[in-house]
Amino acid sequence: MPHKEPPPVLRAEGLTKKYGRRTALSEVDLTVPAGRVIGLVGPNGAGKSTLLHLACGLIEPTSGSLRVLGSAPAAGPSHLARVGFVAQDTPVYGSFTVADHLRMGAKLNPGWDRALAERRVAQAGLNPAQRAGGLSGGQRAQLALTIAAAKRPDLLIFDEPAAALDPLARAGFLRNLLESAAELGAAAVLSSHLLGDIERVCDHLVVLCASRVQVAGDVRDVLAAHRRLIAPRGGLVRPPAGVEIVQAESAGEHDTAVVRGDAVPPEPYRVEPVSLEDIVLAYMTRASGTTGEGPR
Ligand SMILES: Nc1ncnc2c1ncn2[C@@H]1O[C@H](COP(=O)(O)OP(=O)(O)OP(=O)(O)O)[C@@H](O)[C@H]1O
Repeated sequence: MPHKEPPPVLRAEGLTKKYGRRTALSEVDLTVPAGRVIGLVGPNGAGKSTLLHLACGLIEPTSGSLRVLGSAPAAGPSHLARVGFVAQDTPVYGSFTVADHLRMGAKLNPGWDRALAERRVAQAGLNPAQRAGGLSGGQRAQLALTIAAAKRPDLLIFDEPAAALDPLARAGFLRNLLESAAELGAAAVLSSHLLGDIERVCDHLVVLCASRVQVAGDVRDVLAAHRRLIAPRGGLVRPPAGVEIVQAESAGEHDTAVVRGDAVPPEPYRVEPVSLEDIVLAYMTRASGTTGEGPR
């Protein structure tokens, strides 16, 4: 029998969400393949939480469509069980103990993996008798991740879960996140402002700015498709054939630009590799409309 490809984790077509007159997502087309750890990056107000809330079925699109694991978001109890969500402020019940949270998780989720939950709690160094209200931010995030993972979902969704954590707590959380996704064989979507975190744990990138997807793809493909082009001043006013300028600026004798495309222009152009951070910043700068003076 031919091997059947799993459906994309997320597939958006013309996805638009408006809050009153404010557009949070505008005509987003996006396909995220299965089996990835996906980094969703973008500045404040870019629409990241909106996209993740749509994926969890917490809100409805204004127009367009979104499929999650091949179905409408939150299509029914069995689909809800396939998605684990950790919201932005990693909410927990302050007066409940860690053990109470696990008991509640077991009652509410038919596929609850008690052994996994207890092992993760022990690995994170959480005391089962501790009330959640007394946990540190890092411990709370670990508890929220444990509860999401013990459902044994096919997709874990995290909305900036580590933003408020110190670097050590963040590293511990991200390690736990990766281990959980690998153990479950689940995809994970992680929104973050912290490019270093995204670079460390994600193999697929979605850059969302100004309500639109600017670039998306496997990290190694995104890196391979971009480079820095350096030209004598004025040399980028008209870019060479086969090169799309993402964002350009002039400094001293030279124009430099982050560009997309395979073409390698001849002398006097020079080409250098770019980091993921360079690429993301170039798209963010372009989308913000503050591209500086640009080459002249
Ligand atoms: N419930 C709401 N009512 C009105 N406007 C909203 C609502 N939620 C989000 N918005 C607006 O939609 C836009 C996108 O917001 P969203 O929270 O999705 O962005 P974000 O990328 O997650 O931002 P951040 O990184 O600051 O969390 C913003 O302009 C925001 O003000």
